[in-house]
Amino acid sequence: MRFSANLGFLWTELTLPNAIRAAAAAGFDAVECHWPYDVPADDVAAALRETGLPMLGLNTTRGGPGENGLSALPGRRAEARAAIDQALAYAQATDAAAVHVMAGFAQGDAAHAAFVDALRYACDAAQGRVILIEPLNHYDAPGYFLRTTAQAEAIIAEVGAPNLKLMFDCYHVQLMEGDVTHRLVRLLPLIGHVQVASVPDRGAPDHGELNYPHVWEVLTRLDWDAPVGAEYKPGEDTDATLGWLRGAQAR
Ligand SMILES: O=C(O)C(=O)[C@H](O)CO
Ligand SMILES: [Mg+2]
Repeated sequence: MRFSANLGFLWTELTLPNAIRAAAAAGFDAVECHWPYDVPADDVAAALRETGLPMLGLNTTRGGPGENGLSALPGRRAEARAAIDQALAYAQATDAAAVHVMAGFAQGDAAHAAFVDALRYACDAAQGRVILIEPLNHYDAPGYFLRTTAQAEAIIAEVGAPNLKLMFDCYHVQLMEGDVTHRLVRLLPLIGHVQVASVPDRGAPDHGELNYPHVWEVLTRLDWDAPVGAEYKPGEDTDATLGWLRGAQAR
C-alpha cells in the first residue's frame, strides 16, 4: 500500500512547502492539498522537486464566505469556470495529477444542470489531468449538492468524459451509505482517487467503525496501487498519529 498525505489536514502548522518536506520525512509516497492558492505555485513545485513527491490533487476554490464550491450554483457559471481555470493553472504549475471540482451548496434540477455544464468545461480544459467529483456527508456539509456515490455515478455517465472520475472518500461513503468495500469493488472503474479517515471522528484510520486493515486488504486484492489519501484531522501532532502508516506500509 502507498499513501498520500493530505496537507489540508496534516501538518497544518507548517507552511505548505515545509508540510511537503514533513510528509516526505514521514515516509509518504505523495501529497495532496485542499486550497493552496495563497502559496506561490513555484514554492510548492520546488518542494515537490526537492522531495521527489508527486502532488496528486487540489480543489477548486470554495468561493465566498459560507460557500463550498461554485460549480453547481445556478447563475454562477462564469465564477465556476474561473475557479476551474485557476485550479488547472495551479495543477499545471505543480504537475498535480487531478483537480477536484467542488459542487457547492445547492439542490434541484438547475443545480444539476450547472454542475454537468461545469464538469464538461473542466474535462475539456483539463488537458490530460483527471477531474474528480466527491460526495460529501451531510453532517459536515449539510446542503452540499453531491451526496452519494449513486448520484456521482449518474453524473459521470451523463458527462461522458473519460477523465471524469469519482473521489471515493471512505469516510464520507461510510457516513452516507455504508457497505464501503462492496462499493469500492463495484465502482472501481470509476474511481480516480481513494481517501481515508476514521469514522465518525475523522481521525487517523486506526479506530472507529471502519476496519481499515480490511480495506487495505480489499484494495490490494483490487490491485489498487495509487497512493491512498490520508485525509484526517490529527490534532496538534501529526507525527504522533502515524502508527497506522507503518502497519499499512508493511503489508
Ligand atoms: O472534505 C473532503 O473530504 C475533501 O476531500 C475535500 O477536499 C472537500 O473539503
Ligand atoms: Mg475527501
